[in-house]
Amino acid sequence: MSRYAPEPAQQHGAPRRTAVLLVNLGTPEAPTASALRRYLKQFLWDPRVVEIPRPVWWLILNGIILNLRPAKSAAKYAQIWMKDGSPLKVYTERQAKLLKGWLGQAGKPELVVAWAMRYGQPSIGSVLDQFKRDGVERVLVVPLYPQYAASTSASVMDDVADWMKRSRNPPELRFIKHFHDDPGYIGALAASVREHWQANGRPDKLVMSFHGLPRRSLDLGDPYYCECQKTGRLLAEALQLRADDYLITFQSRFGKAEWLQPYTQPTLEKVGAGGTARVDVICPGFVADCLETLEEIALECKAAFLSSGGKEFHYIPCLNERPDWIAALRDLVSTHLAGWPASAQADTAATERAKALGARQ
Ligand SMILES: C=CC1=C(C)c2cc3[nH]c(cc4nc(cc5[nH]c(cc1n2)c(C)c5CCC(=O)O)C(CCC(=O)O)=C4C)c(C)c3C=C
Ligand SMILES: [Fe+2]
Ligand SMILES: [Fe+2]
Repeated sequence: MSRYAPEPAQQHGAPRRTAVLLVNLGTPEAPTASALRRYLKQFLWDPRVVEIPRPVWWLILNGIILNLRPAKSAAKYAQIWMKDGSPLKVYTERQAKLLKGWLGQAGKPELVVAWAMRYGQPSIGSVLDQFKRDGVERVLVVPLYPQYAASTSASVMDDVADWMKRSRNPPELRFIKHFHDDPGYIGALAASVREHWQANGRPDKLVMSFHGLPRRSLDLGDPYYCECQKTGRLLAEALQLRADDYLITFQSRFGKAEWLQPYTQPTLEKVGAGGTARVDVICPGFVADCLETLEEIALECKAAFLSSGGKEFHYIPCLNERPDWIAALRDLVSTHLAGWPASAQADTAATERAKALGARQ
């Protein structure tokens, strides 16, 4: 059998559709050890995520990590699980729905907005298959990671490329590689901080915590660290902060190797012990709240800061469904869609194929 799937027939005169595909990391289907095991197995076997030689990593992953971590992680997910599921999935789905509305899709049947997860469901491949059935000819892929990293953004590119390789008649394709310095994104972050301060007063320090990566990624030329620094600087400028008003830190260290520094939790413990009474923590690298923000920062890091001597800890939520963020996303998407000319391919293919098939019957 051919590795290339047959093309679904397209109707002559059907709209030539463009699709926007929002992609986030993925999350378990349930806060249970078995769901976590499935999720972690797929996630941690991705060579973009863990760059250890495969045979060695297979033994560590299957012999140790997948036996110990699922139950521990499931207990953490259980603390933050929402009525409609995992926060990452709930917010990503809502963002896609809101973006659809903000792009004025109601009057434009040719524009499709959908979402997918790199790991778990709905998979990128299943959504691209659906696009095919719906007559989509152009796809703009938007990994929801403001800062590019090979382990996240390029992994989305890999998955889309794998699907393209199997396609007989692939769509045109664009990616938004990063938006770490986009004025709309920075403006929405700054507005969220200002609103928090208007309601709660100001902290002694604002801590901007980004997801970590192995330090080796920086040495090998991954721009992630530098993009985090730039986001942090632009946010500080937008808030008119002085250098000692804020800190940029990295969270979620995994394994024994050195990761990007300074680490979030030890930094919070140090400033708490050093007499800083109040910190506010924001996680600008996550556009949707998830385990890493709601559990690791808002619960674990809070407890660590308070027990080291700190007095007050505020977590500032991710952009989630904020209208200024959805507007920023709409502008970003519109800019990347602009100047993408419609092709005549669908009509030609539909007409000629119908004629050819008709002639054979
Ligand atoms: C093994 C290494 C990991 C790398 C490298 C990594 C990079 C990375 N991750 C995110 C965003 C998220 N990570 C999330 C969860 C999560 N991350 C890792 C490991 C690595 N991440 C694990 C094992 C987990 C699962 C939870 C756990 O068991 O601790 C999430 C949250 C998912 C959710 O369901 O809520 C996000 C989002 C980025 C941006 C990044 C590199 C820059
Ligand atoms: Fe992660
Ligand atoms: Fe974590």
